[in-house]
Amino acid sequence: YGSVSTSSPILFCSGSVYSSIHGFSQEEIKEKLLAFPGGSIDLLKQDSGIAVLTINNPPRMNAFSGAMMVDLEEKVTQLENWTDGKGVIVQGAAQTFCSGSDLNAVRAMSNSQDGMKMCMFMQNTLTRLLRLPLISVALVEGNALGGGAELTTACDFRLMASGSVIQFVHKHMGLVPGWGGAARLVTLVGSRNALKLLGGAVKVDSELGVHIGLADGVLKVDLDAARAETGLQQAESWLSQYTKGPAPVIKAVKKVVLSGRELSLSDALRTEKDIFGSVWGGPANLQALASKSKHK
Ligand SMILES: CCC(=O)SCCNC(=O)CCNC(=O)[C@H](O)C(C)(C)COP(=O)(O)OP(=O)(O)OC[C@H]1O[C@@H](n2cnc3c(N)ncnc32)[C@H](O)[C@@H]1OP(=O)(O)O
Repeated sequence: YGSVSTSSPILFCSGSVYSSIHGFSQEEIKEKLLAFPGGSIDLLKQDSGIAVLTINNPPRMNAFSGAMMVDLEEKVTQLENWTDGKGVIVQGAAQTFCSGSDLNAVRAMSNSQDGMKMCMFMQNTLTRLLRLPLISVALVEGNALGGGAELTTACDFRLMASGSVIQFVHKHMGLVPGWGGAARLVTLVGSRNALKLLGGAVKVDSELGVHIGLADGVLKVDLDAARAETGLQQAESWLSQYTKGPAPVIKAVKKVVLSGRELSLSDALRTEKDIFGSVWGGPANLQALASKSKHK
């Protein structure tokens, strides 16, 4: 019960896209990124099985310094190894989400070799984030711009506060997404909507986000401040609808959906069979059978 021997090691063993076989050295780019300090990525693993990952660099509207990129990779590794985990909420500190790459680091790394390596590093990390065996939610308050917008697409779901904006501002910067955000956006909203959002650098508010299927919900505003739940509390209660139950079963749910999303049908079917085998006859299954449960 738990360890899954699947026929698709790419999803569950090494979720990365680039490795030494692509001439990519993770350690080499890490060293370069660490030359750009500032901010942090904070991880709080809770007894509920829901972790909170906070992008924390408020003086720069939570822009990603190089050190934060390295920190994110380390926190994703910790989440990959979290046996009791079921879900993760990604939020920004101080009521705003993330304003993308730290433009000071971008200016200093403007040769295209380093830019490409940074992009490969972030693609690896964000792909691993999306492939975690945890149900993930981006809690968007304030602005999610550029790489911040890309980060929201590396979660299974997005919840938006009213007044918040997701904007792929890349075109205004003479860029396109490079952290995997374009590929994921197409999967989420379809190629026509993706073309509109990228080509027009459209400001997606919560209403438009829900309309095109980018956002999965809008946080409530309670005018009675004493009773009002914070965005994080609302996101935790929204996510808990899907994380009730034992961790191995929730992880298995995420894995079957992930394989269906990413693999060919025949590979996905084989993987689903392996994952099924990992929960069949497990404690939750035996307990449910013994209790003759009715699903009324
Ligand atoms: C992967 C590709 C990318 O991600 S490229 C980066 C894309 N992002 C951007 O271009 C964001 C640029 N920033 C903005 O548009 C505005 O700062 C936003 C986020 C809308 C906030 O506006 P506003 O509320 O008026 O605050 P502000 O501009 O005074 O900013 C406060 C301090 O934060 C800084 N800041 C903001 N974003 C970044 C960033 N991406 N990199 C580095 N610093 C950033 C501002 O420069 C400002 O700093 P300071 O107070 O002037 O020292």
